[in-house]
Amino acid sequence: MESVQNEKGESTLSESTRGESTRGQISIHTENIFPIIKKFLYSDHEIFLRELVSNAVDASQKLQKLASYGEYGEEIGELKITVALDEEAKTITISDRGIGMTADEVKKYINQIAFSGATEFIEKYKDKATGEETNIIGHFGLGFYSAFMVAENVEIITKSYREGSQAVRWVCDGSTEYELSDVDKAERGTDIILHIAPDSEEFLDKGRIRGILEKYGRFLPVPVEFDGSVINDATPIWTKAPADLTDEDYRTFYRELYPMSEEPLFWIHLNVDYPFNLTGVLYFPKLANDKFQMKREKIQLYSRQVFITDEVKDVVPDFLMMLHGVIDSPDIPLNVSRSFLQADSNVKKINGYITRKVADKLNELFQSDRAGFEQKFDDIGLFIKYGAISDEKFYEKAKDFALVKNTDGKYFTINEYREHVQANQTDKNEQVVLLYTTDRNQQDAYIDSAKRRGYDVLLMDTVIDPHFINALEYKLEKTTFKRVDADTLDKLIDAGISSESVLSDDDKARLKEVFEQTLNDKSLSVSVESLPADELPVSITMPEFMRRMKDMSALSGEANMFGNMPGGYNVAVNANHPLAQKVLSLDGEAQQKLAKQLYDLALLAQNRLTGPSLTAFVKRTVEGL
Ligand SMILES: Nc1ncnc2c1ncn2[C@@H]1O[C@H](COP(=O)(O)OP(=O)(O)OP(=O)(O)O)[C@@H](O)[C@H]1O
Repeated sequence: MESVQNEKGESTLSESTRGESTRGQISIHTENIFPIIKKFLYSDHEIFLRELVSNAVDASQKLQKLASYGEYGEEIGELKITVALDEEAKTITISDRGIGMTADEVKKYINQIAFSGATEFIEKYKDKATGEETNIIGHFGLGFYSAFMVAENVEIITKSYREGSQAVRWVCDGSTEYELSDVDKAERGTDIILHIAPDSEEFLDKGRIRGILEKYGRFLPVPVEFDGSVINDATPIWTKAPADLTDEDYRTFYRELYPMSEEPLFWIHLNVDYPFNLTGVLYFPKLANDKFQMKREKIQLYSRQVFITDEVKDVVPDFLMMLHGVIDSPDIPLNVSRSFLQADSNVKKINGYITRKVADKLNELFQSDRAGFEQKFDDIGLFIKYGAISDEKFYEKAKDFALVKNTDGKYFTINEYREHVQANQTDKNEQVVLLYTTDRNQQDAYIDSAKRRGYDVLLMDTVIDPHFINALEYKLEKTTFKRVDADTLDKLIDAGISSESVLSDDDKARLKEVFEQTLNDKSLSVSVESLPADELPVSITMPEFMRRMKDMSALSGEANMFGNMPGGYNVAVNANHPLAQKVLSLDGEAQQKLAKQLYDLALLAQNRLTGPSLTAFVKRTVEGL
């Protein structure tokens, strides 16, 4: 037997005929490819079954097509694929009743085409495949030759659908030699017999094979039988027309995909055939608002009903990963590396399409049933806000249905809300100031003050809200957000008018000094302000900017200059409050005691008075009563 190389050193074939059978050699100028396939695909050995069963599906569907074109006159009969395990003989056999192959087709498709695919793969990846990258390579469809990841010997027994075809048997032992001979086979179709290698005997296990078949083949379009039962649903709902489905069908399918999950809120049926092919159903799960956890349930990606992966990271935008369901597209190039996927223009189009569909669906729900939408908003708000923040195109649509809720539990769109407060909450620089609370219990005293002045307060108490606020400030013109305790009432929305002060400038300076001495804390900055007499005598505020910086560094866990900075609090003494004036009329210990008491009251109003300070406060109060 000779091996031949062409000028480029590419693999070519040589063959010689001895009696009935043909022996041949597949030759490449590098080493034997099978040990390399084995090594590189190590982490993903199980995909051999996906590849071989997919081939069987393809062969079956091709026959159906031919029949529908009138090119196959015989009875098709049942097109069931069977997977059989023989633990004794150490074989796994995949049989189909598809188009089969003639001897020439085996030479062409198995020896040449499939082989060159495998060779190309090795050439491309042999130098790159180290460590984690082997996983990526696992996504490269090696097709038929992936059989050699688990088998030391592979037989193909096949008979073409063409009239009068001679069945043939191809055998290859994992070296580069193959043998091709005529055999008897009654039925049309192909049996692939894998003689499992000693190091892959884990696959000679019913549970393991069933597990792999269920993972990749659950929704294959042709029935697949293993161990006496059909493992798949050949017509899952995404392959049907929405008009033929009921709500219950969608819910049932959801339960089938994610048996332990709560009912979904609603769903979108995707169906597009131009400029790319995509079908699927995406479900909106109930998301716990405060838990920004990544859900265990993931979107599953299929290619013509073959499960590919649930790592859809580059195929759908980040924020859409919170959805559940199925996407099926033969146009997503699954058998290539991640970086290619990111750059692929089809993937980008698919991304854009899904984003648009999701936004349109949400808009439709909002327009057709606002009350129902508001009811669901606590569950889908996280998702909508995340989308609006991270995707410009989504924001363009979402701004019409992303809602904000005020402390009275009323929902507004962003524009509605801005209009709602504009008259009352525009400052001297013509900025509309939107007030919010992040914790309605802790900030109740401030919410109360703001509302008494006729201001409205938004509830922004979920994890995504700080980011949502930043995004809105960036996008909306002349609009700022301030937490209710960011400043004293007059300055919170500074209309340029301040209340008259009852105290003289001298008195104010004295008052400031008393508080500074009493508190004796350099990180606090004390100011005396003229606030309405019915406001608290002392209030503690932190400027919006400072607070955001501190929150951010707390969130990131990194101590930056703001995180490290002690205090940052302003202590505002209300010059117009009778008790503040009383401080001035006292001296010595009595004066300090009252100042301290007023400061502690301010802390108490914020729920920040704890430990020994709280105990001392209670004692002092009891004594004074
Ligand atoms: N069960 C089968 N019945 C008929 N023909 C088959 C069968 N299995 C493989 N073939 C033929 O062998 C060819 C090569 O198969 P292989 O799986 O390597 O590549 P592929 O299916 O074309 O692409 P992929 O890399 O996506 O699997 C197929 O295109 C097909 O023509």
